[in-house]
Amino acid sequence: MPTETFEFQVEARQLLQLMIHSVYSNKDVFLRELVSNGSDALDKLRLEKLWDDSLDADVSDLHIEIDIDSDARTLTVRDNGIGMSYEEVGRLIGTIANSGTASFLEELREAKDEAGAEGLIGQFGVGFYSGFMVADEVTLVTRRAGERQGTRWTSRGEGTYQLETVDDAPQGTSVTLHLKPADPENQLHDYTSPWKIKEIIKRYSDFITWPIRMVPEASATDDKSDEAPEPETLNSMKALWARPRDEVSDDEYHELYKHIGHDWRDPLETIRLQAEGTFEYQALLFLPAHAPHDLFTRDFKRGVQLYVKRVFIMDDCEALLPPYLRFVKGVVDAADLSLNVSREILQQDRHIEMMRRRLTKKVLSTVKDMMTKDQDRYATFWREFGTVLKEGLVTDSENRDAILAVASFASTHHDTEPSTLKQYVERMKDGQDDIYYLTGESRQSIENSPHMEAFRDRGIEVLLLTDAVDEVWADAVGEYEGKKLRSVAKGRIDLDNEDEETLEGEKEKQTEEYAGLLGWMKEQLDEDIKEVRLSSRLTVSPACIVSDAQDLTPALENMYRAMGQEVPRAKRILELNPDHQLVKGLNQAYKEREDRTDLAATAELLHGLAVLAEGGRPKEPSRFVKLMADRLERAL
Ligand SMILES: Nc1ncnc2c1ncn2[C@@H]1O[C@H](COP(=O)(O)OP(=O)(O)OP(=O)(O)O)[C@@H](O)[C@H]1O
Repeated sequence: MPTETFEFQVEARQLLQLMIHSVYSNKDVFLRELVSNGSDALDKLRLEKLWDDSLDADVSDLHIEIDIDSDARTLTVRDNGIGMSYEEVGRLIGTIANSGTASFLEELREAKDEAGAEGLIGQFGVGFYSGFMVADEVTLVTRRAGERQGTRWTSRGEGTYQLETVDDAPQGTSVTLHLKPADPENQLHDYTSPWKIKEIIKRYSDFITWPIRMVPEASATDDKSDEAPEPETLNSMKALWARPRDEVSDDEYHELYKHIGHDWRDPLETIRLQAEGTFEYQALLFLPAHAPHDLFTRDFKRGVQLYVKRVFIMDDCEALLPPYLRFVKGVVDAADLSLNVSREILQQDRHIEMMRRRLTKKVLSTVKDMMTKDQDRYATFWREFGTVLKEGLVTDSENRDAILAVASFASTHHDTEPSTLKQYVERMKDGQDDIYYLTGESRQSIENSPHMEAFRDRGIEVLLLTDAVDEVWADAVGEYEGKKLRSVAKGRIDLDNEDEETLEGEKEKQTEEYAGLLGWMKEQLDEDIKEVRLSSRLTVSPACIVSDAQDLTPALENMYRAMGQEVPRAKRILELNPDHQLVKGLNQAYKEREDRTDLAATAELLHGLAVLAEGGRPKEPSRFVKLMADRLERAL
């Protein structure tokens, strides 16, 4: 096949530009990325051979090799792992298969400082491309295990790459970097220097479980004999989770996290767990410091890596943690599982189930510790992962209390600082029995909602919940320490418990006074409203819409519909503020007039205004606008 030239996908080209012009100051990490890819390729080959013994591949000496040629100024990282087919090279190396890339690039452009840009880059698989930080040309030669023909990929990173088939490629992949001239001022070191390479491997890749060897350059040794110089193994290959805690530095843990978490940044927290007894395992888990972009996409890969006695078995082992902890990264090494264990078997295994429960509790107790010992770190954690953790309130009743204990919410108590439920309860006023909350799109829209008026007036704290999952969990959880969780937009709200008798009398009088209007309005709005009543939650607005305590709110109805479930549209309740001039005037007019055609339009408008005030839209917007314009015209 002749050499073919291809264009990089647009996003890939943009990322390459970033690499070439290097937004990332620490260029040494390119080697970590290439070694990390090599290590993954060795893991994959070992597993494939385990599943299919007939695969024509040599697995007797799996390793990574680094070759330096200082005359040619090249550095080659070679592995004898799984390799790639011609088609795979084009697909995996020429494109960026990440759904969030467009939004990522957008954010990257907006990132103000270099640290921000570095952090963002870390979330995307730009691993292989990082070679272009130190090289002006990269050549990759690869042959997939079991195939005869290999592929050569070459690029200068400038928009196009070349692909050609090669006949004599060894199994696995070699990546040759044609190094840029060293420029120590810009942290571009001389990567033909063996000690520099040794230092980088020691720092970033020591724990890699495969040998990383370097063959000394012939010119660099005094050995004048014809024998090939002995390769030196640069890494200790010790599994960090199997080493005593006090022998491992935080930096070493962090490097392991970066390798398995595909993140360039340090984790927020490292969690170790050792279980002995009938089913032994060691776990080393990490809480990342930032939520990945695709955390809420359907194909987000969740789960930690599973090893059996130091041998890598699978990535993304979803059986080990519940879905609401899908952001946790790490390694679990179990002593008593078969090397052939499959995902299906793991899902049903009793020991794995016990392990999952223990790991879940450990993660939650770590968050609790963070909350008591380091508020700032806890705040970062909750900001990044609170939304996903709240899913657990709905799906994991066993750990509901533990999740509630570490949850915090925006509240009217403070403009910026969130509150835990415990703190809310401690601040509750005398006589207040319930925990109040309101859901909505943003803090601002909730605070401006008419439902909040009476609460604001009386200084009663309300939790302001803005995540889609909030309505669901609040409904499912129902109460906290015997206090009901109540939406201020649902059911009857009666906040007046002082002077009860006088108030009761006053209310009765008002109800009598408005009885005719309420009944008549209910008839007028019958299609959408099941009751019209007087409100005790309004002080400024004329009207608001509320739901019955047991009804679904419109947001939940929409959510269920989006998930394809049939839900009938629930009729809602219109509440009127009997102290508002508009409502008083309407009542007066109702009583005085025989012909109420005009009043019917006012009733409709009042309903439309209440819908708008809660962020909804009137049923027939054009009719609403016409009626409104008509009224305004008359008021001129
Ligand atoms: N040495 C290799 N052997 C076999 N396949 C490789 C090798 N290097 C890269 N690949 C393939 O190319 C893909 C893209 O590699 P790249 O380094 O760009 O991203 P990644 O490894 O998926 O993500 P990250 O760099 O964040 O770990 C890999 O997922 C892998 O399938």
